[in-house]
Amino acid sequence: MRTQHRKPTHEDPGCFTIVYQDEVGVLQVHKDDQWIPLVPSKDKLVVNIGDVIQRLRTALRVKRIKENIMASLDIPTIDFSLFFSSEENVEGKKKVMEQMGEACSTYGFFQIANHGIPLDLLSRTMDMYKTFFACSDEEKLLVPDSYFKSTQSSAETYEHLAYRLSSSGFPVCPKNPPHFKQVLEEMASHFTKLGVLLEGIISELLGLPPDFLANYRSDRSRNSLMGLHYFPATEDENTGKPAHEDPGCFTIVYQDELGGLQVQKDDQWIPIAPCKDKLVVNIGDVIQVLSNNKFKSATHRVIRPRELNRYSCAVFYNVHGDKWIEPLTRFTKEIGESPKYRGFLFREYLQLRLRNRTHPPDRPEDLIHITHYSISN
Ligand SMILES: O=C(O)CCC(=O)C(=O)O
Ligand SMILES: [Fe+2]
Repeated sequence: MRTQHRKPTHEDPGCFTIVYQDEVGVLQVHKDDQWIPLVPSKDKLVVNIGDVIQRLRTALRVKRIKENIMASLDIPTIDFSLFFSSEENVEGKKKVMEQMGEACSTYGFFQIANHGIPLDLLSRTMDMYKTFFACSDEEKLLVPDSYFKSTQSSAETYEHLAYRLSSSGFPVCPKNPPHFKQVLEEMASHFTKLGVLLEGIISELLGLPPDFLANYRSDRSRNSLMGLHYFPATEDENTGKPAHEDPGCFTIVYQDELGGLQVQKDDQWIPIAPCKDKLVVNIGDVIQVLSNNKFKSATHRVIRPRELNRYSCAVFYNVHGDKWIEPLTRFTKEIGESPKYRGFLFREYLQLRLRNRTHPPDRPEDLIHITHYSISN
């Protein structure tokens, strides 16, 4: 029988193309001298980069764009608009929550669209951090408790400014830009509300009362807001933040248009596409332990772009250092699972992580097991 070529080998001339193929699925892509068939799937679109984009910039930029497009397809994006609408729509919300549960257990990461934080506030915040980080070191060191700059010998090559989102306000703020405190207050108010919404959903997804995490994390003074500035990568070093997991409950990140945040899944690094109107959420170690591994505290890292400064801002939803962390009885006693961790004090866990920064374990994801081991033995 003669082979039928519906379309011979070609590249698309334009910027990029989106294809939806039927169940026969004859589309193939050429890679490393091999033809890879693209398996047809009713609920997926195929995206390919065209010649225009290919020629547009250096190979590095194209690689970044490609990675970002791949990422948009990989990390789930969850539309939160129903949670901010006056409409009841219980069924709709249930579906959104299911998507979030799936994302928390498979990736430990997801993006939120229509998150309710004004985009203008996010952009003012990024501008505010850029202005601050452009100040002289003397000026930056006037807020010593909040400002940190990585040293040359460290693997981390960034500076950050962190504030606790406590109700006591922000007594020591940089003078430049002058509206710093006002922006912090607005951010604190919006992100505290979004955190309450997320902790309610996470509680329900774990089969707990909706106010479980609200009570568990009743001391919200440990939540913190951080602005980060990553210095441009050098010829041979592009690590911004090495592979790590976040210790707290969950984190929300807003990254600038350069991207760079990557999450590890099945031994692969998946870049998280930057998007002006989306926030990235990731689960932290506390939720992984409480849920007895139902939800995953995924390993992630930041890669710095060459010749460009990269900025991001992150809100960490933490617990008080005195909190005892162990798998909840809901999983161990009620469902009868064997506990995956013995209990530990959150404060001790943080200290152990700090100590391990200079001598990290071979696999960063083992840290939580090492911690568990050293605290209970
Ligand atoms: O800068 C980012 O995009 C993420 C930072 C991060 O993972 C962290 O500070 O824990
Ligand atoms: Fe992180």
